[in-house]
Amino acid sequence: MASIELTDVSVSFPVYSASTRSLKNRLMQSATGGQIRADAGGNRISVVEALQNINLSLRDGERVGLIGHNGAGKTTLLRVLGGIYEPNCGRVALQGSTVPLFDISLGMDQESTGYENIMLRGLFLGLTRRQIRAQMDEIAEFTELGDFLNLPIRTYSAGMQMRLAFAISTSVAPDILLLDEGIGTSDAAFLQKAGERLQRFTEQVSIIVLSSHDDELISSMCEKSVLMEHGQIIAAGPTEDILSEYRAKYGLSCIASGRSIITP
Ligand SMILES: Nc1ncnc2c1ncn2[C@@H]1O[C@H](COP(=O)(O)OP(=O)(O)OP(=O)(O)O)[C@@H](O)[C@H]1O
Repeated sequence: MASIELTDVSVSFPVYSASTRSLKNRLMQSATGGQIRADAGGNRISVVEALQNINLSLRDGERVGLIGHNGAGKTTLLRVLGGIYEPNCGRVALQGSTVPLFDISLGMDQESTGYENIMLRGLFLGLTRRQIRAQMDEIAEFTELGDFLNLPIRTYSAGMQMRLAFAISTSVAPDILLLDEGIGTSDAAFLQKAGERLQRFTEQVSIIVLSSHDDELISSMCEKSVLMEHGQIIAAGPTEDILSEYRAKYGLSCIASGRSIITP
């Protein structure tokens, strides 16, 4: 049984070199990003409130979309769910194994070979050595990297590293899958192949959280969505209702440029 329970979760980032001048001008409010406030001590420190009092409860079988303007907090929320960020306050309770399909190269070592990195990244994702060994040949074949897998990955291009990281991350289906629509650079043939693999992979997952600016993608994958604004969840409900609310508020669809490997 997979589940996600976030209670009053907040994440803020102190920014030490920021000028406080603009903060004094309360008339200037930005349309994007989290809330910026001055440090309580009156120092030359600004604090970006990326998430504020987030409450979210997801159960088996749910696929939820994160919708919101640039800097609304979607990626930060995914990183909290993936254990990459610790919240400053609040409680995160997750049940089940989790795979983040973003920050996809975390846990990989530039000096180690492709094969060694399959083991490293696999362990980072919580797989056992036995699971990784059982998947090794299939992962290697999927990457189409051939003899490069015996070389340190610092010799790979960005796209080659992405192929390797993607193949490892999608080798064993987790209970909870965290997805950001744009996960890297790849050539067209690999995008197609990756899309098909991802399709099969997502069918086996219990809970999916997807952050995207693509209405069509969110509609096709997620029956439920939340609308984020300046670090807060301001609405939650059926995806079509949330998209309508977003369009009514911002006047446009939330489609952004860039090609996604996740095909609706
Ligand atoms: N490492 C960091 N240091 C300082 N501020 C950060 C950091 N990461 C994120 N932020 C801030 O947190 C807020 C939320 O950012 P986040 O990346 O979560 O937004 P997003 O909704 O994913 O945006 P986008 O749609 O543009 O990808 C933004 O105001 C951003 O400036």
